[in-house]
Amino acid sequence: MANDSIDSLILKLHDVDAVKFGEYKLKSGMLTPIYIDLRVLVSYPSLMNQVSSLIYQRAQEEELKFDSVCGVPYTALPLATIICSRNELPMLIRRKETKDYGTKRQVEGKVREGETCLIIEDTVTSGTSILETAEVLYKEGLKVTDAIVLMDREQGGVEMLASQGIRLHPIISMFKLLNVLLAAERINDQTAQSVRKFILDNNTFRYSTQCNGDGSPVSKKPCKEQSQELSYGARAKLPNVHPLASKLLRIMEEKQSNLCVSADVTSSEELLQLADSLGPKICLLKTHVDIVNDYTPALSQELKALAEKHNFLIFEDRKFADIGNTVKHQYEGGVYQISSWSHIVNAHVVPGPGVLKGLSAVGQPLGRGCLLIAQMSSQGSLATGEYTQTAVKMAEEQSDFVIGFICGSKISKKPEFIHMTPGVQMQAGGDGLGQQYSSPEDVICNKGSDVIIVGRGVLGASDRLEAAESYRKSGWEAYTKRMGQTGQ
Ligand SMILES: O=c1ccn([C@@H]2O[C@H](COP(=O)(O)O)[C@@H](O)[C@H]2O)c(=O)[nH]1
Repeated sequence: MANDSIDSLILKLHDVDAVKFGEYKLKSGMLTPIYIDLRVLVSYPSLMNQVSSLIYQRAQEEELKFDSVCGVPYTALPLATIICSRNELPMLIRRKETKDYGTKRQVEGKVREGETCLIIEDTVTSGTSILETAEVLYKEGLKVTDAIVLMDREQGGVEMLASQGIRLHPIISMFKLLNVLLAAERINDQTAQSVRKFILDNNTFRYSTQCNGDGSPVSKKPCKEQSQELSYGARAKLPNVHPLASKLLRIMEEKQSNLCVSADVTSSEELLQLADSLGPKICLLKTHVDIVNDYTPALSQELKALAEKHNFLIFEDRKFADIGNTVKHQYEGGVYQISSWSHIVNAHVVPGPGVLKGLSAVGQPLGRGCLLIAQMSSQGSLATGEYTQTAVKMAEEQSDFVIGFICGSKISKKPEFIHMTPGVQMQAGGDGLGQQYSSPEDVICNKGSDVIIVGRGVLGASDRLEAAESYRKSGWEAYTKRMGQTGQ
């Protein structure tokens, strides 16, 4: 699907007032600073045609197999009608209200039990409208495996539906929409930032998995009802937890620290000094070994010794992103021989599962673990929506090597996986080069992540030890608050 056709569609949607900024109420009652009103589409036939074509094109690109199409009432009904009429596909209509006379059917059209129906939707927030439609179709003996949505607000719909066995394929994501409107100067930076913050802070799936677990959005307030959630220590003992994840969770519990310091310094001496002085405060030391000017193998050996001395793990933030055969060499050999000293590495999912096969061939026999980069903290990151969901799926498929994620918030329900979030400082904001910061409280307590990754928040302080202690304390207090306990 060409990017420029999506960009031009976004601008047209803005032109016809289908994208509104202000204060609006969602179906759930949640107040939102952005409202997507695609009901207006019916008044713009060429836009209707363009949207219908994009939806059908998406189904073809994904090579979806289905026997019929059903639009979620009401906005997606005419879209489904155009798609079915143009492509001669059988359509089904889901009634919102059941008739109390005649056939009393909830689904109109020829239903053939066992067939697969593709759901079409205009906008998704939590995914509940699609799920409600799917449930009506299931009752008729139909299968629903996939749904296509024009606009994904990126508030947990993809993840919620995935947890119910439905793959959601969004055409436009909220972050993409904001980037296009910002680039076209339709909105200013402040509006874009405040909407982004709202979206990140109001993920309905995350809160529902943390609190009442019934799929409904719940209050952001950390609550006692979260008691279903396991402590770090309890997660360390789970039968299927990776031994390295178990070790890290135990360290976190013992040291009362969910702080990973990102030691982005350029001299060996400074790196070793940091590791030694901050060691007692951290569960994990993150390195970018390729920025060290005077690297020698002695550095990694000394780092390993400090990791043992202070009981932390080392995470080389190498972000592997090549084919399996190449990453194998990059991980094992070259100047840095990363696999020989770094307990944890990370990888992008963009090359597909081969990247993990290559890395695990080297790392697994050594007891190493890998984090998948499912989301990034940088502004305009493309790692959102379906990309993130694919990362979760890849992790589940290779959980003998993957121990968790680099992400902005909790993205998997599986307690065996550890969620680690970079872009953390005491004050929310940015660095002028695309980095976006959230506070430890927000990341751990509201977004449900497990580990805060802090670089310049500590490195830029006049007293780094004091700063590390203050991040450790904030991260731990946020965790205890999330667990429904009183701060320690
Ligand atoms: O999405 C990502 C992935 C990795 N990083 C890394 O984390 C640190 C953050 O440093 P700060 O000084 O706290 O901004 C840095 O090493 C990045 O390479 C990230 O920021 N975002």
